[in-house]
Amino acid sequence: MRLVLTGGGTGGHIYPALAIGREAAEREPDTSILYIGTTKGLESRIVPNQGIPFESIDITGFRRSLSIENVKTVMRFVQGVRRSKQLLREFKPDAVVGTGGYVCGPVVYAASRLGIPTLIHEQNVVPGLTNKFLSRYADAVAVSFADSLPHFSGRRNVVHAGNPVASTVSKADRGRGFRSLGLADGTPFVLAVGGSRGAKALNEAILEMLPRLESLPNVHFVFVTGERYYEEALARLGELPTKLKGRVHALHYLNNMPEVLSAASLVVSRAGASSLAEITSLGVPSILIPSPNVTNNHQQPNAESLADAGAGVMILEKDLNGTVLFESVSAIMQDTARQEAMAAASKALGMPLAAGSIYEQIKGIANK
Ligand SMILES: CC(=O)N[C@H]1[C@@H](OP(=O)(O)OP(=O)(O)OC[C@H]2O[C@@H](n3ccc(=O)[nH]c3=O)[C@H](O)[C@@H]2O)O[C@H](CO)[C@@H](O)[C@@H]1O
Repeated sequence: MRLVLTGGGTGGHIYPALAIGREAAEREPDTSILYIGTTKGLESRIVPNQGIPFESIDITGFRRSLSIENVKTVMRFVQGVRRSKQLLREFKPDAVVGTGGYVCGPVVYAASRLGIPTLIHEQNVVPGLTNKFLSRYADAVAVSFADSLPHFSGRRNVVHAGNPVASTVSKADRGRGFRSLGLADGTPFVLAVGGSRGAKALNEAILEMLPRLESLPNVHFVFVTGERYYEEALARLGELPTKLKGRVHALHYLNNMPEVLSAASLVVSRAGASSLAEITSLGVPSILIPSPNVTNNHQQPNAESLADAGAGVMILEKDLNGTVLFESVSAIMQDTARQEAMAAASKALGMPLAAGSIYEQIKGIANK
């Protein structure tokens, strides 16, 4: 299969595209992939690093307020469509897959004008501006959450397929997760992580609650601070009573997230799409604090989706402090039945076969 992938800006759009590409290459070893992104997005570094051919177009996103920049954006969109058509005519793909971010706009639109089958993938409950626009032209739409379906009503071939990053973690080695933390197999621990860059408000609440771990004997706490908050967090952790220090493990970043996540009894996390796909793929109970600093507060509906299913508890950042967080953590960690019910609800939401389902959907439109 010849496949064009496009999507970018943040890892949240890029990794699903790469997971789809990997699935296609596994199923059909002669698969050829071309990734189209922007030179400014993270994709321009991540994609070539993985040895995948990369071409770029020049495009910016719309401002939400009226501005002269929007006129320039329209002009860039038109130019982007022209350049995309050129790249698509040269590469001759069987299908074009867009995973969101404004770079997808001209590429998927150009493909539909050229009659090339197109699929878009949406990671969040509430679709982004680009995917909403493109859904009118796409031959198929894959969504990560069932709650997204009403946003695409009337569109063609809309399937609740899950997020393909879920497929990349599903075979994680739990034992290695414990060993990498220096913990005995089966040690109960809470993993707290504020997204890939850390989250100040979350860290603050964690630092405030940690002294109270004293009333949760045997429970360990793995605290992923984010690079820029690590030193400060370490200094504050130095003030903890000695008997607690051995139960708190601070790290600036986890390179083996799937292994550690699969070993965790409970995760305290932001509600980014990749994190939630990984959490549910592995069936881990969660306490979710959606980031209020993202476009249209889109993490909140993501978190609500898990909370409504009983897989997680949502705490809004405005209500967050050490006491609220500790009460929520200890209520779950002291109640095995509740922990098991949450884990089962989380697992039930998980879609570890997402990449395969999306591949089948692509084959379906490509063969028509
Ligand atoms: C801050 C932001 O704008 N996030 C958005 C971005 O998230 P994106 O999906 O990139 O980010 P998430 O916050 O969900 O995921 C972070 C990723 O980093 C990994 N990780 C994190 C910490 C660590 O120590 N080690 C590690 O490997 C996680 O396992 C996960 O794969 O795009 C998504 C899809 O549009 C949105 O839902 C998110 O709101």
